[in-house]
Amino acid sequence: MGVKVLKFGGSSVADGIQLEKTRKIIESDPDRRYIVVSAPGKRFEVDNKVTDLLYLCKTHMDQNLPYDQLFQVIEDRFNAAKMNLGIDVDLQKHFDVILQNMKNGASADYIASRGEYLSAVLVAAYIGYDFVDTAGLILFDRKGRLLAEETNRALSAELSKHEHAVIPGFYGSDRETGEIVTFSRGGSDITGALVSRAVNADMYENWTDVSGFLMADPRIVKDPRPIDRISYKELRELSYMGASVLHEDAIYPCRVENIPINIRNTNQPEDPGTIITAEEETSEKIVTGIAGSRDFTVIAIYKNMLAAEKGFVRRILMILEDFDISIEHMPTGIDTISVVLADSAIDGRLDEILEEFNAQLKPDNIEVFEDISLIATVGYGMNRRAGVAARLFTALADAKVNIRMIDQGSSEMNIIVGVENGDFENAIRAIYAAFS
Ligand SMILES: Nc1ncnc2c1ncn2[C@@H]1O[C@H](COP(=O)(O)OP(=O)(O)O)[C@@H](O)[C@H]1O
Ligand SMILES: N[C@@H](CC(=O)OP(=O)(O)O)C(=O)O
Repeated sequence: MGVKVLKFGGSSVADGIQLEKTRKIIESDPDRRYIVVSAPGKRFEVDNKVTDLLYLCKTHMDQNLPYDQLFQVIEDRFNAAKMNLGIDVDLQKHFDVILQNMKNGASADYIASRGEYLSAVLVAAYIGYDFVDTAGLILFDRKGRLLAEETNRALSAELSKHEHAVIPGFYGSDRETGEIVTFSRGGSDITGALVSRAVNADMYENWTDVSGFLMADPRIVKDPRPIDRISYKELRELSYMGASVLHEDAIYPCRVENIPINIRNTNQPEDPGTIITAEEETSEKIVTGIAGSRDFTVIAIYKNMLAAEKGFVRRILMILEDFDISIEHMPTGIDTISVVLADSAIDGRLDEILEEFNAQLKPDNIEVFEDISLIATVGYGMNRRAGVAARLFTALADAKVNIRMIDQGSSEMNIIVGVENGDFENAIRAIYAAFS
């Protein structure tokens, strides 16, 4: 018998109807033995994700506002699914513990994690698999960094005792204090990958609401072409740049064990979806996918004879390290260095950063471009062809998009352009049209 790990995203466990589809998928293949679930997501466009409601409870708690009614909405969602499916499980005792912990000032991570916890309790009872909590198995250090090897050992030892299990996504615990720690948003994908590695799965199936990875975000490009096969490396670039289907940190645990990832659609289980493996695509295709994110700032630092000045880059990095900021990109010219920073990392401290740059780097000039979006055009085929960059820039020029920054990764399978936030969608459509 083989082993498959399945992760069902929020859209796949959003309500009773979705849970029924989930159960059918699991039961249709005996290899589908380890199931990772997210918290219930949106049932319709203007609905709330349970995780967002839980974070809102925490905000209310911190501001001494009532949160009982908000938590009641969450209870109602779980109870409705339980009733609709006739599941025999006592959820009330779990709600009571969570509410009590909230009254005692529980952390944001603990509260946010309860969506996945309750979801896994419910699904385990529904399909008759064991419930295996990840607290004490997925381990983090004091700085909230995943302890990958310890986690692998702990998960592997525990799961070997269970032939079938439902496992909550998104969280684990601090190795020393035992407190709950969550991954960043979308992190249930990482749990699925860690479980896949721990049980040495033959396949990691990631079930969502699209039939695989598409060449571009379907909310921006109408009916983008699906990607049948993609390499871990290409996918990581796309995920990191904003293609939200799979969390970028979900790739490493599968890559080390060479476990293929299959992105599938819970609403259309017959579709084959996208297969992600180590193999580099050798087809004629030039571009595999396009992805991007909004809200970056580019700081361009000009200094005559900069290339000859030793330690300049190191000083830039040290200043940013003091602000605890990591750089997204760093395009360089002879007398210019630009740093591209996420606005979320700058966190309102732009003036302070510029002050430090001026004081410590003594530049001739500094220019700042705010409200920038980054768009990555990714594909192995790009380094085998001449004229790819020209085609991309012509497409953007024809669409009247002003390019504020260009960076080509050293792997040459990725060209990143910075455009104004207002041009973001237009630019993605133009690039898609040029390469699809
Ligand atoms: N390149 C892409 N291909 C497919 N979907 C994409 C892409 N970029 C963004 N998306 C969005 O990602 C969504 C799936 O991810 P997510 O919302 O995290 O699902 P889940 O709740 O199943 O984890 C899709 O509904 C789609 O809107
Ligand atoms: N529920 C968490 C974790 C997660 O991975 O969710 P989803 O699979 O619905 O993206 C979040 O909303 O971030």
